[in-house]
Amino acid sequence: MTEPAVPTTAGSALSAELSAMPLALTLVESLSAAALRQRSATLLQRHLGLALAECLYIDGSGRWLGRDVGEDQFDCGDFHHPYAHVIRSGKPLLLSVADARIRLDHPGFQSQVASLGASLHLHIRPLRGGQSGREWLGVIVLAGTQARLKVLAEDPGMAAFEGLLCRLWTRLAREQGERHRSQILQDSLTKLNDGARRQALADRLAEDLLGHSNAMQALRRHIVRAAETNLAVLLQGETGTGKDRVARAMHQLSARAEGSFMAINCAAIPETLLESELFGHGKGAFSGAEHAREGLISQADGGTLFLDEIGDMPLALQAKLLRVLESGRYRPLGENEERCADLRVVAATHQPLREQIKEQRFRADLYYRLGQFPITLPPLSERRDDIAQLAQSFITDFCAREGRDEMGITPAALRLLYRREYPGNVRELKNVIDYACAMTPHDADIDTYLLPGEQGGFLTGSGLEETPPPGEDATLALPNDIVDLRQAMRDIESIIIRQRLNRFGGNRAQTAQSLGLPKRTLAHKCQLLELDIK
Ligand SMILES: Nc1ncnc2c1ncn2[C@@H]1O[C@H](COP(=O)(O)OP(=O)(O)OP(=O)(O)O)[C@@H](O)[C@H]1O
Repeated sequence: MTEPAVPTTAGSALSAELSAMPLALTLVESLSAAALRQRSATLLQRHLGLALAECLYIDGSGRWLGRDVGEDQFDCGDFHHPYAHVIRSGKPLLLSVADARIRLDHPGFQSQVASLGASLHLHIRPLRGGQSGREWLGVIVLAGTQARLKVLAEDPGMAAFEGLLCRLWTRLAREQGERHRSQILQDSLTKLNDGARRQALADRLAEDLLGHSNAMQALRRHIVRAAETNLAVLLQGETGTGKDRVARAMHQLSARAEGSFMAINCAAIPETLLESELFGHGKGAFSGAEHAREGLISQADGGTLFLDEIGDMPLALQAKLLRVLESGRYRPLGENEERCADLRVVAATHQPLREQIKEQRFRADLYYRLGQFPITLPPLSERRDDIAQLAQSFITDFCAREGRDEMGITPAALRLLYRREYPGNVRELKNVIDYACAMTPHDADIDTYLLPGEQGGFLTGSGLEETPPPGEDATLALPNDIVDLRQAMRDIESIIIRQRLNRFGGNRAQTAQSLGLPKRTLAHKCQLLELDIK
């Protein structure tokens, strides 16, 4: 069977159309809208012999036209360049370069046409796409002879090229937008997950590092962040604020949790021993070294080394520690070979290291190396809201440890705890509670008169001094800083009644009689003052 004959003219038109296919393919293969614009411009310039061809795009806000080459932006409302006119009218514009140079003085536009001959013309065409064909994409600017540009403006091939360009551009822009949006969503989900995961870890920490105060919540968040890294951590805070506890918690949270946590108190070990404790020693390294011994650095390999009271480390050892931190290398005493250790160092101090640096007792370089992630622990006086929770937890611990029935604490005693000064911070609170627990009779709650004082006697935090070993007469020293008279009177009344109750073994009838009160009045006062001694 023979193929039907194709008329020659139709044949040449078809082959002309087919010859455009590679151009179309080049555009179709563009992976981004920017690549498509640049390919289109290059094809037009090369195939049509134009002096300039460039696509400018309208940015997401619709306010600017941008260029893929260079940083220039053209404000769509600024009529000192021709693009604003095209966008405003939605129609193509033909103008001479000479004219444009004189009338349109936008610096970006001027530099764009600077290299063009004055006899050439510019043809600027709006580019729109989308389903309605009305969505603004940008403009295309062509430069060439006036005659060439006029022919092009009427050329169906050019119209087809422009149509393809706009369709592909619309599609790529959509895909890009979707990719961008899904990336943003992905990023924010990741952030959310990170945030939620970190919060969950911080909440878990709250079981060990008690405290609802803002300061403690912030501290726990810092610990979680620090635990994610391998940075050296410097814990600074007054004695008893929980530095040791924080260091252990950080190790547990970190990727090194499976490794060992080795701790040393640099102030508690004689200088001469500290080095061999840390670095270890070979056999016969010094007199008495009958066996080789691993140091803490080696034992902490893969884990965490906690250097407590780092401010007390001798200067000579500070230099050696710095070397370990910087190179991971160290040499045990009396050995020739260097060893490597992969450890994270957490150091702690209650001393003002900056002062020590000024006095040349601490190396500045070590200070900065140790403090890659500095954390300051708040004193208890700055987070009094945590006192009740801490006290309750210490009572529970005491009862569990000593096999006692759970006991409570009276609101009055809590108030005193709340007002007390705590130079020894949480450790001091714990000691106060342990003492009070030990002194509290079975089936009773911790009460004010059972709280130990600070000066060897019995001093309550309100400043009301109560010096009665239970059963003896009270002497009250009134503080100078009473700010709430009614509360102070209640406290005094509470102390007197409590002591008297105590003296009479809790017998309310005798207590009432000794105080010249009817029994019923005393019972009422006990209720008001929340005195629960039977
Ligand atoms: N947030 C807390 N929650 C529960 N217990 C705490 C908390 N902070 C501290 N403690 C307890 O207080 C006591 C002192 O804490 P720790 O030894 O960690 O303090 P420190 O700052 O290292 O003290 P020092 O500087 O004297 O070495 C410990 O019994 C510890 O368990």
